[in-house]
Amino acid sequence: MSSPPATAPVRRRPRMRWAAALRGTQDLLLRKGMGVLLLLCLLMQLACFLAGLHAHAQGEPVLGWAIAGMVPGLLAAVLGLLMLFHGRRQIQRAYDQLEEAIDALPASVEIFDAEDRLVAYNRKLIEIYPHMWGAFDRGASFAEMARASAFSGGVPEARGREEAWLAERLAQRGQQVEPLLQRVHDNKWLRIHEQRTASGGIVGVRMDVSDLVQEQQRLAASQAHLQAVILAARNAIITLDTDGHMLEVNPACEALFGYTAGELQGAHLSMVLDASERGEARLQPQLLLGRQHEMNGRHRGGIGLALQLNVAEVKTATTHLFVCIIADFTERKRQELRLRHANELLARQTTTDGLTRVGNRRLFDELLRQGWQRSQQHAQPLSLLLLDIDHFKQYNDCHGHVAGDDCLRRVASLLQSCVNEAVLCRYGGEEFAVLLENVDATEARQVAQRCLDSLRLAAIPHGASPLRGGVTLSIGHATRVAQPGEDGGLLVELADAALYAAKRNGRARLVSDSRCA
Ligand SMILES: Nc1nc2c(ncn2[C@@H]2O[C@H](COP(=O)(O)OP(=O)(O)OP(=O)(O)O)[C@@H](O)[C@H]2O)c(=O)[nH]1
Repeated sequence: MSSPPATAPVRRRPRMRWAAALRGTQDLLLRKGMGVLLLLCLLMQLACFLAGLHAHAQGEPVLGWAIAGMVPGLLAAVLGLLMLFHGRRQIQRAYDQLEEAIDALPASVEIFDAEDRLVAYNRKLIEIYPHMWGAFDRGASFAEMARASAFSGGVPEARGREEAWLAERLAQRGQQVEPLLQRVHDNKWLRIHEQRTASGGIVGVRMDVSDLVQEQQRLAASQAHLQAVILAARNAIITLDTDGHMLEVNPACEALFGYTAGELQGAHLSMVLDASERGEARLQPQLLLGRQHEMNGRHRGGIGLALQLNVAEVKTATTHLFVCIIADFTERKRQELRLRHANELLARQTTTDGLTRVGNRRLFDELLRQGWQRSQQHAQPLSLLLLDIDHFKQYNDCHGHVAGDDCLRRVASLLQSCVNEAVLCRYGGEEFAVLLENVDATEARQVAQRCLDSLRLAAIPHGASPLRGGVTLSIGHATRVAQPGEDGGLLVELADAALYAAKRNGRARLVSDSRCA
């Protein structure tokens, strides 16, 4: 028999009805023992009676038979009592074992009769409701016990509305399809199963599910926290199934792509992201795992988006999905592009001649440095043409400075078309220069000749030139493979000397450095 808690007064609990079956066995044994005993008594008394009759007929005394017949009867009675005693002990042992087992259950068990009065309960019920110890009397009504529990503060949800709570509780009593979840003292939670029996009573089982409920509460709090983060996130967050169909999207995602959540849910990720640049017909989330991807996307209105994509996999025993976080860096990319263009413009401006739009002296110096270096590294020829307009002072004097500027622009344009991919630079005043990398002397002379011819064909009028046929050029040419210990200035000196020779020899001509083959 289980003992009550140390703090509670010692009371004997009502006998349990579940021993009724054992009691039936006890009755059976009792009836059998008594029956056997009675039969023996009857047989012995019949034998004594017959023997007594026979003795009486023979004129013998009958008292001895009467006494003799009582002895086996007494023995049978003693045997019957022993059987009864033994049977009762066995039944008591079985009853105690059953009660111990029910007391050892982790759940409380309580049985009410058809009038909803307490018939039996186990120790766990007292542990769950220690403040109700005195109320668990056999025959106590459920309604009274529930009332006592509510008004003694044992049911937090009933506080301040005890009568209403009691009415609801009694209305539900024995009707619930689902188990009832009830909070009791010390923030404990019970799951209460109540089942009607065939005889109209109620069997109740109360399980302490505090751990489970607290875990659920923690989980719910964590989910609420996560949900708040997702809702407030500035990045688009999408959950995807394994094929890439969108399951859930956050408000940032709706704003980014211009679709409502309802329109996006069920659609494939490829609806908003461009799979073609990855060479895929449809984006597969599995293939996006592992690193950040930069991809183009589309707003509903057709505006292109520059996006950064990170995908994570969620795989549990029951779930397999992907979470996709998308950052929009369209504006940043636009700014980067604007900045790059501005830098390129600035770079062009610092290396472009303001008047003629060809390269300036700074660019020429840099190209010479690089070209000379490459010539030395690869032992390749580097050719330089210095092109100077003849009698340009007279041109200015004759046509004016503004016309002189126009003339410089026109000559620059003609020369640029003659040097193909090479960069034409304004070396200074009315002098231009062009570097021809990996171009030998013969080819360089051909380029120079094209320049002379082009200018001659253009026939730009020069009202004050002593030479006939309009504006002309003098070209000095030098070609050299850079040698260790030399610098690019040497090439300029050689070309300049050749130019000087061209001027001296009558202008409107090409003179090559004498060391050119
Ligand atoms: N209009 C204009 N004239 C320029 C510019 N830069 C230099 N000049 C002129 O170019 C002329 C160069 O004169 P010179 O160095 O004597 O050479 P040249 O008259 O061409 O004679 P040769 O070179 O010996 O044939 C000068 O009169 C400069 O003022 C410019 O940007 N615009």
